[in-house]
Amino acid sequence: MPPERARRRDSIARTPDREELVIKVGVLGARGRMGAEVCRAVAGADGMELVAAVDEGDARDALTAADVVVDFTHPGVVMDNLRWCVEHGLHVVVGTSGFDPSRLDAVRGWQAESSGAGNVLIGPNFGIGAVLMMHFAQKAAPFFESVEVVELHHPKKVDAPSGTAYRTAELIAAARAEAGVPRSPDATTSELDGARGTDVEGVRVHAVRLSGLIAHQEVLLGGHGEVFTIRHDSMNRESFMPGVLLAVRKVAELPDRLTVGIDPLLGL
Ligand SMILES: NC(=O)C1=CN([C@@H]2O[C@H](COP(=O)(O)OP(=O)(O)OC[C@H]3O[C@@H](n4cnc5c(N)ncnc54)[C@H](OP(=O)(O)O)[C@@H]3O)[C@@H](O)[C@H]2O)C=CC1
Ligand SMILES: O=C(O)C1=N[C@H](C(=O)O)C[C@H](O)C1
Repeated sequence: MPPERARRRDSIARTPDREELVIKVGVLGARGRMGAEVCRAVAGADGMELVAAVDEGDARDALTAADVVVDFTHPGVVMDNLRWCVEHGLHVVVGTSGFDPSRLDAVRGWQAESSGAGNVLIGPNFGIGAVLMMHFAQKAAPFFESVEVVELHHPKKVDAPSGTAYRTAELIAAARAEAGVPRSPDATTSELDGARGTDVEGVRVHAVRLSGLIAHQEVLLGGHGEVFTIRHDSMNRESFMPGVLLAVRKVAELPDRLTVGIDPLLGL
């Protein structure tokens, strides 16, 4: 990384009077549903400048003008993009889904190998309500015998289950394991393929694809004679923008090279 760029990138993290520093932002997946919304949000945000809007088939070189790159592309291409950004010393905010523990390990490996690597913030969901839904689900999970996750999305979504549902199940599983709560009871011995959803770390996750929907999730927690339902609905893609802009503003200051979720930025 050229020394001048390294100095500027580090100053984003260190400058106490950050309000005066304009953060240069590049967007990957800029012509997509989310990427286009991010471009609009960045262009209209105080203290930010959109310096590169890159989509499939475009050269990534324009992104080197950025301090922070935002990726909303596709689970099949995000790792290649991320590796390129890490190797070019850029801070990255990733909204693209598809991150399992092995992918996170790969990112950590690239950061360890690359001197001057920037910070990476992977946000399974940038909706403030969705982050709270995951947080509350994690808190509630040890108190109920049964828990299942149902995610509901627009039919153009290419991956299932959603990154949000996957992350929610991981958090629930970790909370239950820590509290010593056994797996949810389930007497099923015969089923049509997929009828019981998929198993994410012992938590059943079900995916619905339906015209008219954007992004929705229910966490169902069942106990003795009671059911506690936590539901979140994203009514449009603009709803993700406050979280994305917060992540762009704060990614350089994060204490860890790799962070999953914007929870710490919300004080959770
Ligand atoms: N974290 C969050 O809060 C949210 C996350 N998401 C996630 O964001 C991702 C994108 O969703 P969405 O915007 O709906 O999807 P879209 O398909 O609308 O957008 C993806 C865009 O990325 C482009 N693209 C494909 N390959 C590359 C590449 N190598 N470099 C640059 N651009 C590329 C696509 O081009 P082409 O169409 O030509 O392939 C397309 O324009 C998904 O993983 C989704 O789950 C969505 C909403 C919120
Ligand atoms: O593809 C989408 O639309 C969304 N994807 C993310 C996910 O997979 O969790 C976030 C949100 O659910 C919208």
